[in-house]
Amino acid sequence: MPKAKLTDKEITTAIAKLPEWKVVGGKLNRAFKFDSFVDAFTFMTKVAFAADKMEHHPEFFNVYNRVVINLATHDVDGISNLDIELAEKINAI
Ligand SMILES: C[C@H](O)[C@H](O)[C@H]1CNC2=NC(N)=NC(=O)C2=N1
Repeated sequence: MPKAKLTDKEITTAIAKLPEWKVVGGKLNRAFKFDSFVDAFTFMTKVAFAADKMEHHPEFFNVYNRVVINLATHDVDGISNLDIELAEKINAI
């Protein structure tokens, strides 16, 4: 799928269906907390495989049982349809 930079209005519309996600520093952001480091890392591994299949890759920040994910598209210098698609896939994991 081609990458298209979303307008602020399009982001607002898309985010309405992804209430766990917000825009922080121009990126889609969500924080997760798990019971253990292994649970957190298992989740990150699942996200990594889903992302690689899309050829669209997240930013991960992990400390012990916490994971923060930021999604942006460097090719368009903003948030694209692929970030929305990946956020939906992450929500399903
Ligand atoms: C060539 C390759 O498909 C591109 O560089 C992809 C890889 N993964 C990517 N991931 C993200 N998050 N943004 C991109 O612009 C991007 N580009």
